[in-house]
Amino acid sequence: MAAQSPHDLRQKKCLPCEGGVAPYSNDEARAQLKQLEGWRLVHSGERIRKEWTVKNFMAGLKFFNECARVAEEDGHHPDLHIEGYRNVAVELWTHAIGGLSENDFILAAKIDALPIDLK
Ligand SMILES: C[C@H](O)[C@H](O)[C@H]1CNC2=NC(N)=NC(=O)C2=N1
Repeated sequence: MAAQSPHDLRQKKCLPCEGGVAPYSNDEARAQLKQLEGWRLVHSGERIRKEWTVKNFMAGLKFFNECARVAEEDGHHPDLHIEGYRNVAVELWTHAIGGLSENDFILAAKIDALPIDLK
Protein backbone atom coordinates (compact mmCIF):
# COMPACT_ATOMS: atom_id res chain seq x y z
CA MET A 1 0.00 0.00 0.00
CA ALA A 2 1.48 3.34 -1.04
CA ALA A 3 1.73 5.88 1.76
CA GLN A 4 -0.05 9.14 1.11
CA SER A 5 0.36 12.69 2.27
CA PRO A 6 -2.16 14.44 4.54
CA HIS A 7 -3.07 16.53 1.50
CA ASP A 8 -3.87 13.40 -0.54
CA LEU A 9 -5.90 11.99 2.32
CA ARG A 10 -7.89 15.20 2.71
CA GLN A 11 -8.97 15.05 -0.95
CA LYS A 12 -10.66 11.72 -0.29
CA LYS A 13 -14.03 10.98 1.22
CA CYS A 14 -14.70 8.13 3.62
CA LEU A 15 -16.49 5.24 1.95
CA PRO A 16 -19.37 3.50 3.72
CA CYS A 17 -17.99 0.43 5.48
CA GLU A 18 -20.37 -2.39 6.35
CA GLY A 19 -17.70 -4.97 7.10
CA GLY A 20 -16.44 -7.73 4.85
CA VAL A 21 -12.98 -6.22 4.47
CA ALA A 22 -9.92 -6.96 6.56
CA PRO A 23 -8.69 -4.22 8.91
CA TYR A 24 -5.19 -2.89 8.27
CA SER A 25 -2.36 -4.95 9.68
CA ASN A 26 -0.08 -3.19 12.17
CA ASP A 27 2.50 -2.73 9.40
CA GLU A 28 -0.05 -1.17 7.03
CA ALA A 29 -1.32 1.09 9.80
CA ARG A 30 2.22 2.17 10.72
CA ALA A 31 2.95 3.00 7.06
CA GLN A 32 -0.13 5.22 6.91
CA LEU A 33 0.70 6.84 10.26
CA LYS A 34 4.05 8.10 8.94
CA GLN A 35 2.13 10.73 7.01
CA LEU A 36 0.29 12.06 10.05
CA GLU A 37 1.67 14.12 12.92
CA GLY A 38 1.00 13.04 16.50
CA TRP A 39 -1.24 10.03 15.93
CA ARG A 40 -0.28 6.66 17.43
CA LEU A 41 -1.61 3.14 17.43
CA VAL A 42 -3.56 2.07 20.53
CA HIS A 43 -5.74 -0.93 21.49
CA SER A 44 -3.25 -3.44 20.04
CA GLY A 45 -3.18 -1.56 16.75
CA GLU A 46 -6.96 -1.54 16.30
CA ARG A 47 -7.28 2.23 16.74
CA ILE A 48 -5.35 5.46 16.25
CA ARG A 49 -5.35 8.18 18.89
CA LYS A 50 -4.17 11.77 19.21
CA GLU A 51 -4.23 14.02 22.27
CA TRP A 52 -4.15 17.78 22.65
CA THR A 53 -4.23 20.20 25.59
CA VAL A 54 -6.57 23.03 24.73
CA LYS A 55 -6.91 26.50 26.22
CA ASN A 56 -10.08 25.87 28.19
CA PHE A 57 -13.17 23.70 28.33
CA MET A 58 -15.07 25.57 25.63
CA ALA A 59 -12.07 25.32 23.27
CA GLY A 60 -12.34 21.55 23.61
CA LEU A 61 -16.05 21.53 22.91
CA LYS A 62 -15.63 23.85 19.90
CA PHE A 63 -13.00 21.50 18.51
CA PHE A 64 -15.32 18.53 19.04
CA ASN A 65 -18.07 20.39 17.23
CA GLU A 66 -15.76 20.83 14.23
CA CYS A 67 -14.82 17.13 14.44
CA ALA A 68 -18.53 16.28 14.45
CA ARG A 69 -19.10 18.44 11.37
CA VAL A 70 -16.42 16.72 9.27
CA ALA A 71 -17.49 13.33 10.63
CA GLU A 72 -21.06 13.92 9.51
CA GLU A 73 -19.90 15.14 6.10
CA ASP A 74 -17.94 11.91 5.64
CA GLY A 75 -20.30 9.52 7.43
CA HIS A 76 -17.46 8.24 9.62
CA HIS A 77 -17.37 9.00 13.32
CA PRO A 78 -14.64 9.43 15.95
CA ASP A 79 -14.62 8.59 19.65
CA LEU A 80 -14.22 11.96 21.38
CA HIS A 81 -12.77 12.21 24.89
CA ILE A 82 -12.35 15.17 27.23
CA GLU A 83 -10.74 14.75 30.63
CA GLY A 84 -9.48 17.14 33.24
CA TYR A 85 -11.51 19.88 31.51
CA ARG A 86 -9.00 20.60 28.76
CA ASN A 87 -7.25 17.37 27.79
CA VAL A 88 -8.92 16.25 24.61
CA ALA A 89 -8.34 13.06 22.68
CA VAL A 90 -9.71 11.61 19.47
CA GLU A 91 -9.71 7.90 18.76
CA LEU A 92 -10.48 6.57 15.33
CA TRP A 93 -11.39 3.04 14.28
CA THR A 94 -13.83 1.44 11.94
CA HIS A 95 -16.44 -0.20 14.13
CA ALA A 96 -17.81 -2.32 11.28
CA ILE A 97 -14.51 -4.22 10.99
CA GLY A 98 -13.20 -3.88 14.54
CA GLY A 99 -10.02 -2.19 13.35
CA LEU A 100 -8.50 0.39 11.05
CA SER A 101 -9.48 1.22 7.48
CA GLU A 102 -8.50 4.05 5.17
CA ASN A 103 -11.52 5.97 6.50
CA ASP A 104 -9.73 6.47 9.82
CA PHE A 105 -6.68 8.00 8.18
CA ILE A 106 -8.80 10.22 5.94
CA LEU A 107 -10.70 11.51 8.96
CA ALA A 108 -7.46 11.96 10.96
CA ALA A 109 -6.00 14.13 8.16
CA LYS A 110 -9.19 16.20 8.05
CA ILE A 111 -9.25 16.57 11.85
CA ASP A 112 -5.61 17.76 11.74
CA ALA A 113 -6.69 20.61 9.45
CA LEU A 114 -9.34 21.88 11.90
CA PRO A 115 -8.85 25.01 13.99
CA ILE A 116 -7.94 24.25 17.60
CA ASP A 117 -7.23 26.71 20.39
CA LEU A 118 -4.28 25.11 22.17
CA LYS A 119 -3.12 25.87 25.72
C1 LIG B 1 -22.99 2.98 6.67
C2 LIG B 1 -22.09 3.83 7.50
O1 LIG B 1 -20.85 3.98 6.86
C3 LIG B 1 -21.87 3.23 8.89
O2 LIG B 1 -23.02 3.13 9.63
C4 LIG B 1 -20.80 4.00 9.60
C5 LIG B 1 -21.18 5.23 10.40
N1 LIG B 1 -20.02 5.75 11.08
C6 LIG B 1 -19.02 4.91 11.42
N2 LIG B 1 -17.97 5.36 12.09
C7 LIG B 1 -16.97 4.55 12.45
N3 LIG B 1 -15.92 5.04 13.13
N4 LIG B 1 -17.00 3.25 12.15
C8 LIG B 1 -18.01 2.68 11.47
O3 LIG B 1 -17.98 1.47 11.21
C9 LIG B 1 -19.06 3.53 11.06
N5 LIG B 1 -20.05 3.10 10.35
